[in-house]
Amino acid sequence: MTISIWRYSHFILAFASSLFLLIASVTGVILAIEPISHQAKGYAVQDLDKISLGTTTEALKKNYDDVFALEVETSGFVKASVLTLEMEMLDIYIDPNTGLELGQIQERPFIYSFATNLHRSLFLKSIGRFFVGLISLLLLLITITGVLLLAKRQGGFKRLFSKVQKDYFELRYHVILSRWFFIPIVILAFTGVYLSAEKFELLPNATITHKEINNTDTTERFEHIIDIPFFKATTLDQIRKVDFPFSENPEEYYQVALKNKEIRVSQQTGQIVSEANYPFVALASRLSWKLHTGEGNVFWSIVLLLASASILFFMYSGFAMTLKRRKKVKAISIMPDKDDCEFVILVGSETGTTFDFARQLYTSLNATGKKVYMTELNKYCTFAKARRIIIFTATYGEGEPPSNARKFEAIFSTIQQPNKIRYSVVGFGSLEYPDYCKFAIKVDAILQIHPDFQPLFPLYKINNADAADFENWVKQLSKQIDISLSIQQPKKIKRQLKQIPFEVLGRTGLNVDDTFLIRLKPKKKIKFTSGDLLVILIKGTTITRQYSIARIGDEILLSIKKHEFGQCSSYLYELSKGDTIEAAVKANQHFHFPKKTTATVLIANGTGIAPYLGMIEQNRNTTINLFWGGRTVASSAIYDDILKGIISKNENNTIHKSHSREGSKEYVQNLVIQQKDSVLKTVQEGGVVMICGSLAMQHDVLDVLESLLAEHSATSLDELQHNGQLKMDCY
Ligand SMILES: Cc1cc2nc3c(=O)[nH]c(=O)nc-3n(C[C@H](O)[C@H](O)[C@H](O)COP(=O)(O)O)c2cc1C
Repeated sequence: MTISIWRYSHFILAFASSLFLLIASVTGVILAIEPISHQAKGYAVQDLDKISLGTTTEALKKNYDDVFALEVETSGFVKASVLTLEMEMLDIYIDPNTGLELGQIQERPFIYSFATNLHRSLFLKSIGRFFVGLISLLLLLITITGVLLLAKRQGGFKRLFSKVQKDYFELRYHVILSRWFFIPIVILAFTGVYLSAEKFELLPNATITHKEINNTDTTERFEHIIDIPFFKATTLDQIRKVDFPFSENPEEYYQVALKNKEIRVSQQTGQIVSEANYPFVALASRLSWKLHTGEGNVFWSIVLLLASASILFFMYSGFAMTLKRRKKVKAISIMPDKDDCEFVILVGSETGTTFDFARQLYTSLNATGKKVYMTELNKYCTFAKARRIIIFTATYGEGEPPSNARKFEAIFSTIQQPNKIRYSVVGFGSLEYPDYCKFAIKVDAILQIHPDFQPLFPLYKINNADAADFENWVKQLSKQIDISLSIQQPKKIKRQLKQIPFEVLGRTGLNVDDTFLIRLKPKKKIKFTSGDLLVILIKGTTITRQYSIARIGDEILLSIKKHEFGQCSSYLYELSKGDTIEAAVKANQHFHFPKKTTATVLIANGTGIAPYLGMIEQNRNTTINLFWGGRTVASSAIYDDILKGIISKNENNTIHKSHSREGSKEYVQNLVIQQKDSVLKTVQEGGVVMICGSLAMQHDVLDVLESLLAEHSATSLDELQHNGQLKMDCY
């Protein structure tokens, strides 16, 4: 919730100020070049702290007919306004030891004066200045909200500079660059606000008042300036500017602006006539100016240049990220408030098919003007105005809910809807499984016994995502709710997988759990890696089964549980060395081993270990902690030799096994609790957790992970999944 508030504020501020910010950043980049090119002229004097004001003044007087002013720039250049012996008025850079000219002061290049005007006031005078001040303030707020988001993402302020999660280019570099540039940008924005406030006289008065100093009358007179004690003792590094007296009138004095105060020195007696300390506001203004412009400091100018350029990148990447996020949650982002909707659609889906159907219903209800809210079953909560709830859910494993529905049963009993609800449950399943639509049946049963829930009509089951079945249900619903609904079928883009022949290289016998391994070699050249799926179609039937692949060398290793009446597993078990089968490889990118990761936690139960056998073999330089749960010690016998071989190739790898029917009778999630330190370390360092096996195991492991993260880490389970640090392949 808070993260979305910060993200929303960050976006709105950035959006509102984008055009002005764009101008300010581009001109900022140009203006940051000016101090760098200025410094490159090479007039900087090195030992200003060793040259006295007297020496320079004396040298100037010797070389020129008259001297009006002397200025020491923050760049270390010494500047003088003089009247030459040829009666020419000149503004020149000088060598302070000799008073000789080093170079003339050039007129400011047009590009810089143009950029300054645009940067300061957009050529709109006071109104423009006001906008620029406002944009600086917005930039400050954008940076602050950005830092808060950054801290949230990285898991706290202390972890701001910890490893950045791998993500797409714009997001990754938005995070990386913001860590480096948020301090310079805060300084730029803050000083921008300060300088604008100064221009609009919003700061306390900074005029200085001189205090007369009562000097004892002295008869001492100085012929040479160099002899005046103040001129002798003051070195150029303390000077900002000296205005020389107009005439030799004893009432005229040297007006000397030092770093922290201003003084007047009598040209006759050399005494300090008066002095004035600069008020804090004036000192702060000077510092703001230096920090904002980089004047006199090449290093800081380069930092400012990069910071201004980074703002341009943040604008691009920020908008690209927003567009991406919007695309992802398109259906959700246009949804009304949950408490405003009469219709609520709750979805339980693992691979997205059920969501596709739910979206069709959402769109058609919406088209009739109804307010509809759609969310996952796990997010079940109170809906203030809901009167109809439609539940679409798939089933997996042995009647298990999909991951995004695993909490529904527990949440449902804790929530009381304000209104009586008419509901309909639609089960999405497959008749190929013995527990056809079992989870939907369970959900329907839970709702049936609730006094506030009345069915619109009995549970409806849809086999193999059959579109005609779905249309039938929509017709029934239309009748019941008395609204004419029309469904637009999305165009099906079904890619036919290419079957190729595979040679059987070997097969083990059954172990104690009726599990066996089979090794296959493709007879044609194909691309595959561990975690991909091998789709097997039994000849003469429409039955297909998918098995997770372990790639070992050029071979495919499958771990298969032989079901008593399982046609596919029986078919594979009957194969012998030298046989050929037809199958297709289905890429399963979301379950590939991460390309770059420091450490990985692999969690599996039963035959779910298969892809990991290949992943460990293929990634010998990554630290891998494998957690595997089986029934008995003998359950892992068929994997032991392979595991021994691959584990011995990387001494950083560890294997933890649990046995649910022997010894301490533990499950794989117990291992995760026992090894919580290494699991949390992996997560905190940006490593990846992978889960493969049964859905029941996945749910138990997710529960454990969720509470471990809540207790010990600032990253939530959702963030882990969003960051790509949690990969699952369970059914
Ligand atoms: C590994 C696996 C296990 C499944 N188990 C069942 C099951 O036990 N009962 C059932 O009715 N359907 C089962 N199905 C079918 C799915 O529920 C069905 O394909 C559903 O449409 C998938 O919806 P989803 O894409 O929204 O997750 C299973 C599918 C797979 C791939």
